[in-house]
Amino acid sequence: MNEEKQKDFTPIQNAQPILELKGICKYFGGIHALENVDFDVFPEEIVAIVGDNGAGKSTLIKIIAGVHAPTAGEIYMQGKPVEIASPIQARELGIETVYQELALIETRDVPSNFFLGREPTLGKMGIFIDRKRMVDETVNTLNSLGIKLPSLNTMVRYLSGGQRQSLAIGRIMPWGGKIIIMDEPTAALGVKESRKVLDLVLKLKEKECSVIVISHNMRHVFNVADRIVVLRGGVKVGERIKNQTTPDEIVKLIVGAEML
Ligand SMILES: Nc1ncnc2c1ncn2[C@@H]1O[C@H](COP(=O)(O)OP(=O)(O)OP(=O)(O)O)[C@@H](O)[C@H]1O
Repeated sequence: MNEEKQKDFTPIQNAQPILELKGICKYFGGIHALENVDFDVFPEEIVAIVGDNGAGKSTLIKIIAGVHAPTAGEIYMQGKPVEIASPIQARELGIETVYQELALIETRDVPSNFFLGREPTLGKMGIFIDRKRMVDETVNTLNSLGIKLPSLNTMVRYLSGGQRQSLAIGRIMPWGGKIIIMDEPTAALGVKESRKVLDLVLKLKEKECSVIVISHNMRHVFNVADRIVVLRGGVKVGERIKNQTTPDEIVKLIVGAEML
C-alpha cells in the first residue's frame, strides 16, 4: 500500500495527466520490485523518480518504456487505457527513452548516430543514404536545443561524456516523443557537463515535452524537477511538488524513518 494518502499533486490546475499508471505491481519471481504504485505525468512537466538502490526506479521506467510488462495494474495515456507491450509500441505512443548506456556507436560520426536505424534515403529505390539531409537535420536539431559539438565528423568515441549524453538526448527529438524518459542523465559527468545536460532537460520542457528522470543526485533533482516521486522497497512512499519540499525531506523519505 502507498504510505501516503493521495494529495493534490497536480502541477497545472485542472490538467489531465498525459500518462497515468494505476496500481502497478511488478514481480520477478519472489521479488516484489513494484507494489501497487500510482504514477502520473502531466503535460510539460519534469518528474524526478528518486530512491535508494533497488527501490524500483528502473523497473518503473522500463514498464513505461515497454521493456517490462507489469504483473498487475493499468496504464492510461490521455485518459485512454493502453498496453505498452514493447519499446516500439512505446515510441508509437510518443514515449522515448534515453538509457544510461546511451546506445551510441563509438566508431561512427555524429549524423550517423543521430539517425541510427532511421537513415533517410535518396530516390525511389531507397538504396543510397541521403547524407546531406542527415547533416542538415542533425545541425538544425542540435542548434534548436543549443547543443554544441566540436565537429559533426567527429567519431562519437572522441566526444566527452556530456557531449554524448546531449547527442543521445538530441537524437530522440525528430521522433516527436511527448514523454522523454532519462535514466541518470548526469551520472559520471563533471559539474559543467552536468549543468549543460540539465539545461537540455529544461529545454525539452520548453519544447512541450514531459520528462521523467531518474537521479541519485539531489542537487540535480532540485535543479530541474517540478515534482519528485520517492520509491522505497518497490513502494511509492512520497510525492512532493519541488517548491513545497526540501532535499532534507526527500532524503528522509528515501531512507525511511527507521534509518534516521
Ligand atoms: N530482470 C530482473 N530480474 C530479477 N529481479 C530484478 C530484475 N530487475 C530488477 N530486479 C529487482 O527488482 C528490484 C528493483 O530493481 P530496480 O533496478 O528497479 O531498482 P532501482 O531503484 O533502479 O535501483 P538502482 O538505483 O540500483 O538502479 C531489485 O530488488 C532488483 O534486484
